[in-house]
Amino acid sequence: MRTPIIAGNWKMFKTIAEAKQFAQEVKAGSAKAGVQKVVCAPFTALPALTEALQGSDLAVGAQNMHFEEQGAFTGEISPSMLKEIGVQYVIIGHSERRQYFNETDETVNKKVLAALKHGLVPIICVGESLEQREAGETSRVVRTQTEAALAGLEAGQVADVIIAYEPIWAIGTGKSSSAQEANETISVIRQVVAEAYGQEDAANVRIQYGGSVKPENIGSYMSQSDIDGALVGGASLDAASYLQLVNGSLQE
Ligand SMILES: O=C[C@H](O)COP(=O)(O)O
Repeated sequence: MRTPIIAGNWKMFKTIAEAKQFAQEVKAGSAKAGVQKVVCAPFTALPALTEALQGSDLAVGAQNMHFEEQGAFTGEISPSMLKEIGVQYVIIGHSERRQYFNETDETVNKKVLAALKHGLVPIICVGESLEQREAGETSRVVRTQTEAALAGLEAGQVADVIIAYEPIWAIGTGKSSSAQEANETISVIRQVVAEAYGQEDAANVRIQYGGSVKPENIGSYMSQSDIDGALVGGASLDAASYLQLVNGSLQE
């Protein structure tokens, strides 16, 4: 039985004050147990957010990190710097980082290995562009990205990562993939894990869908056999909406 996981990705939104306000509202609201809850905030808001959420079951994630421990890498943040302030998750290889910041399959893999080494849970993003989808390349693209991201992991370690399937054309566009199509592609990703690491890891690894997920459509994704949660951008910015996503992710 895989525990559902709802992760918010705030992207470049929210000041420290706004992040604290969100934390207060979520803590005052009612969220069902049985769902793992994460919000991935900008670096500047992380210390205040981890402090504000202490004692709650909402974990904090970063949206990126460097794979090296330290060094002359101006503007970067290391895994141990994130650990030091209580961060537990880190998004790796989001399509916006692949598209605008030269993230490659190789750096994604280095970051995944570094995150695991430091006890951070990587949320690894994979997904095809509209062009690739229209050319019938979705399965090939997610297969390549998944194999590359997980290269060098030991059997058993794969169960510690989260994979997020995010078709690029569905991100922030209001055009979500149908739940059934998302499930089919996520089954391909699970199959890739099975081929590389065996059935047990494949059965345990949690795979989210991301791309225009809202409180209104979360239920349709969660009713699918292989979808274990969602990585949510826009709809995670509002505390009430985030709580609806969490509560809507549990199947009755
Ligand atoms: O990481 C989250 C995704 O990019 C989805 O963003 P969205 O929910 O705003 O479409």
